[in-house]
Amino acid sequence: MPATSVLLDNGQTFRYVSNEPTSLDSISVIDVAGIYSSKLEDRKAVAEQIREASHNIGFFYMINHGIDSRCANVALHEAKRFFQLPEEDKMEVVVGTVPGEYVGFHPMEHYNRNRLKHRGTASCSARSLLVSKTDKCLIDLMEAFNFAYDASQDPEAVDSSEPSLSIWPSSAPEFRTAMYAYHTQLLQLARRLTGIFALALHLPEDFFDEYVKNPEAGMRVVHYPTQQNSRDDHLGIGAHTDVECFTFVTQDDCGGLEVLSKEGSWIKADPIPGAMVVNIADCFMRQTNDFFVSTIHRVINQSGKERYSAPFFFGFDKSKVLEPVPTCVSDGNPMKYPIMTAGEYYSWRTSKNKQNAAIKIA
Ligand SMILES: O=C(O)CCC(=O)C(=O)O
Ligand SMILES: [Fe+2]
Repeated sequence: MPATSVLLDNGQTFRYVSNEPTSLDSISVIDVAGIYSSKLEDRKAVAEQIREASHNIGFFYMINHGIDSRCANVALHEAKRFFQLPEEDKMEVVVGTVPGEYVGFHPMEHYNRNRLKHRGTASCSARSLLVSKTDKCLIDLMEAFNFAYDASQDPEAVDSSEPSLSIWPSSAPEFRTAMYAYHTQLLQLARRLTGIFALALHLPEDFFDEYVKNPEAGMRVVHYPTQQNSRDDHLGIGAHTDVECFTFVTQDDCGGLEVLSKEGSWIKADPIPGAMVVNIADCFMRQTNDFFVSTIHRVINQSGKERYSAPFFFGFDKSKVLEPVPTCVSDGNPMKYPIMTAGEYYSWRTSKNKQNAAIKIA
């Protein structure tokens, strides 16, 4: 197969030589129990492993992260129940209901991230509502529900009366409860890990503390039906990089998450029981002047089962300026990205994402 080249939302182009995933290169499994130690040297020992993984591939698995797996299971179970609701109940909170924001329900086959064109004669599964008969692009085979940080659910909130942007379906109140029960745990872990990332960058542990008091901490749950088309013709979620600093991915046991190595091969990030996947996202790549890599990833669900996942995206306060940290910039290594606030960067990426929508989003 000739090298394939795809343009991403962040402006990068990437190429891959084979579309078949491999398990030959593996993603590190890091035991992070030391992040809870009172000894700085234990925390630094974990930080050095995270430094290595974040620099080399931008993905790692965390074990002994301290999150209750029952909470993760309940969240995935409630996500499944949400996606089983009648379409009109989900459409009550369709994305665009809050203008300019990305929260709410993203219907099935709604985005074509990699602008794949259908190559063969296999039937196009996209809804006729979304594509014309002649324009046979196969749209990402997933539906999702996104929600935002809610200060009232954050035990460390600066101002817990600050309203949240999220919208919730009126017919499933337990969905919101389960989501925030899990989100609150992930938020606490993310703040702790932010200190470890600072150590990983050879900065003082509290270097980013001011950046995460009022964080950008959105979360989503995603449903991927199993796909019938080949992996060359269809994707669950097209190849992309995440926007904020880092992401925690909770996934069920189906598999299907794939990570693009620097050499251009797709590496499987299959589920490991009890482990959570962590990946670096674009803001951290910018702030570290490319020392941390924001790695391209995608999902193709050919498991024969319905796949559910719950990515949690953690980033800096919108008002903070994204500029390279002192240990990642020097005369010999000048800064590579224009300086802007985190909020400006998020808005730019949200608008790009909406341009990939198959139906118009406000
Ligand atoms: O479903 C997954 O495992 C990953 C989803 C993802 O990459 C995303 O929503 O940004
Ligand atoms: Fe992602």
